[in-house]
Amino acid sequence: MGSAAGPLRVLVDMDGVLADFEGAVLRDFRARFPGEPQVELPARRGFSVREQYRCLREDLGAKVASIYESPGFFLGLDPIPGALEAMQEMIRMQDTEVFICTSPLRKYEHCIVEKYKWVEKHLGPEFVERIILTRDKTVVSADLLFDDKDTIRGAELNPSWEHILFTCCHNRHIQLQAPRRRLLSWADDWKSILESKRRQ
Ligand SMILES: O=c1ccn([C@@H]2O[C@H](COP(=O)(O)O)[C@@H](O)[C@H]2O)c(=O)[nH]1
Ligand SMILES: [Mg+2]
Repeated sequence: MGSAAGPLRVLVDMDGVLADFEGAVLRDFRARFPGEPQVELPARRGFSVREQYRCLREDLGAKVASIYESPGFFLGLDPIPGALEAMQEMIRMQDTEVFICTSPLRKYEHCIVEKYKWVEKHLGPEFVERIILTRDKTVVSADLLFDDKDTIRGAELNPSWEHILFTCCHNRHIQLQAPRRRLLSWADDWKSILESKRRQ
């Protein structure tokens, strides 16, 4: 892709990349179930927090899910450090189109409207126009996808985007096979990833 083929299109995931889902799950779980065992962030493994709590003890899976299914959870997420500044910079870059690409919960009642409100509150109305809500990111066409989920599968077996794994507590132990790439945080050099993609 690159300028000859039009603007560089970048998808940025929300939970774990722009909004601190994992930090809020642990904080709210501790507050609501103070006597229960918890998974500290350095001990998180695997994308599904529900599955890891379920392995700890069967009933804890539903308990942790009740945290992120509660009203106010998604709107109350803290921004990931540097994310808002990076997005504001990215949207102003020449020859660049940025979209927020996020998956709603199956229990979507609060999640969907709160994701929209979060974007409006923290990034402003121009980004609300740029929200793509989908449970299948493989069918969205773009050059890059920054996402904390280590494996992204869907109907399209060969997505157009290159997945840049955004480091999060649940994926930092994963050794990526070349040519897969990571962004360690928003303090890492995301601009050179965009530039490298423009040159391809
Ligand atoms: O254990 C979990 C962890 C996250 N979720 C939900 O999945 C999506 C993640 O969206 P991304 O766009 O891939 O960041 C989000 O709705 C989380 O709340 C989950 O269901 N179970
Ligand atoms: Mg995510």
